[in-house]
Amino acid sequence: MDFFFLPSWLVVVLVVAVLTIIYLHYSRDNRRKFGLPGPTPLPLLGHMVDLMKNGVSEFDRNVTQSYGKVTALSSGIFGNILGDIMITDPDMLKEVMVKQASIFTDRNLNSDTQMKPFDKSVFAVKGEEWKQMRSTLTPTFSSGRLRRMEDIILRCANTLVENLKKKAKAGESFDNKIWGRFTMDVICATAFGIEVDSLNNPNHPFVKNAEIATHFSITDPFIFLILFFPRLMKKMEPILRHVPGFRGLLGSFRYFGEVTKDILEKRSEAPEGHYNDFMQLMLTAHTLSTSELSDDEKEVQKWKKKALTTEEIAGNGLLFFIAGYGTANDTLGYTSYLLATHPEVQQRLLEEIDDVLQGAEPTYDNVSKLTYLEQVINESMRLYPVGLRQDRVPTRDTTVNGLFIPKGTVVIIPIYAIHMDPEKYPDPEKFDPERFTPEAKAKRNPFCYLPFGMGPRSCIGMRLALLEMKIILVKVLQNFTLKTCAETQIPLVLSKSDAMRPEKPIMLKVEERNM
Ligand code: HEM
Repeated sequence: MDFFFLPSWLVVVLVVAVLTIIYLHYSRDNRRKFGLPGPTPLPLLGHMVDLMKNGVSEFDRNVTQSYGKVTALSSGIFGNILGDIMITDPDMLKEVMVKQASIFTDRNLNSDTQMKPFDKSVFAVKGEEWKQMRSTLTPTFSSGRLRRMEDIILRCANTLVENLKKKAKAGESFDNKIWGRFTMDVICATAFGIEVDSLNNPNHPFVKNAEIATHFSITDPFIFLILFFPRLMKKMEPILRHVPGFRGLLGSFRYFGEVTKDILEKRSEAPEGHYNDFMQLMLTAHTLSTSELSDDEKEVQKWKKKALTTEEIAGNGLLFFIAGYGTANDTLGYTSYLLATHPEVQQRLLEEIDDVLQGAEPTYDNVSKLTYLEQVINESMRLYPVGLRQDRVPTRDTTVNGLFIPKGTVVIIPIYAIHMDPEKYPDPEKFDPERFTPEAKAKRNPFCYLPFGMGPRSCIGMRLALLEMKIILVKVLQNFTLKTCAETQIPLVLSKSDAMRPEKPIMLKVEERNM
């Protein structure tokens, strides 16, 4: 046979290569390791090809629907980037996210590989360090402190309304980025105390850098390298800074780090009580207390606190920006699309707003009385949960409802797949705010709805996000009717490469209401 004419060293190399591939394939097949069902992984690549082909949200949904509520995943030679186990069973999620939260403290992120100053933010840090930071930061987002921010949010909302009036008069359509101008103004003002007016100053360095820091796609080769080879990329950071493509992202992170430090230096000279933003609150966060806490927050408050360093404040400033700007922008984009394409829902919402507010400006207190608005936002976040997939990693071996989970296992919580479960949400693609009436909610396990996550590691900015989204939606509906236009893509198609983003910009129009 020809085979035997190969030089013997090459035969040895080939045999070793084949055996290594077989070994890697079997040793990284988590179905065997955990004794769980799951899709068959490809040698070396695990499920990565499937993920790239279908996008994260559809991949998770297909796996859950085909293999059940607890499945094994494999990322082949890419370690556990895709996760090891995926759980949609609500009772097991309660264990992981709440009951055993002090074991499942970590995310599948290595803070040593994160870019500065993000590596020192509450999203990136782990274990005890995260517990202390989360406990310190929690009171800064209390309802009392947010109430004091309602005027700032209303000012930003009024700027957007003035701009929409011009669009309405000119009969011009606009895309979903317009909501980002509002959420950017809100986060700049509430986090950094800076009034940016991004609609009228689109070239403001904050606006430019924010767009670079938050709008990237996993198929972008630079992002791909950062995601798959974080350690190498971190080591090469000083060189990458000068490479086109990387320069933008790294530069924008550096920009926010520097701006934050600059702000903090100036703050040391300001009189006490002069500022009412997160930057200022973080300076004294370790001394803040609050009485308005949810059960999860009370739990978190039992953990030790610590004064935050300048690096940590800079990291969290950047994080609040990244976590707060794009998420609320995208959610408002989807909600406005759903209202424009469901005029009967928009009409009912308008009637509620007119009835309850009687033309008054939206405030922290009066928007909380708009129950149908809450239902609409909840249903919009069920269909389009922008934080579509989260994870938890246990810091020691543990058992969850009989399943042994060793330390370091990456447990995936596929939020989108959970929200699309036809058992919990019949006809899941349909937009139906009636799914969130108090009666309907009472019949469902709370772990079947997770747009902000759950437990001590859930979204710290949830109250701020809901407040700003409610205020702007009320202001917009008090002034306009949201309409589709010739360029609106109906039905909306989600992108496969950009996680939980529309394939095409969401184009809409507004018509001024006859008051
Ligand atoms: C519609 C808007 C938003 C959505 C849908 C959203 C969603 C999420 C989700 C799903 C998580 C992960 C939770 C988990 O792992 O259980 C998260 C974490 C986080 N979010 Fe949000 N978020 C939003 C707005 C905001 C805003 C406005 C801020 C801050 C200004 C913020 C700050 C954070 C932070 C700091 C974390 C990390 C918490 C930790 O690891 O301890 N988010 N968010």
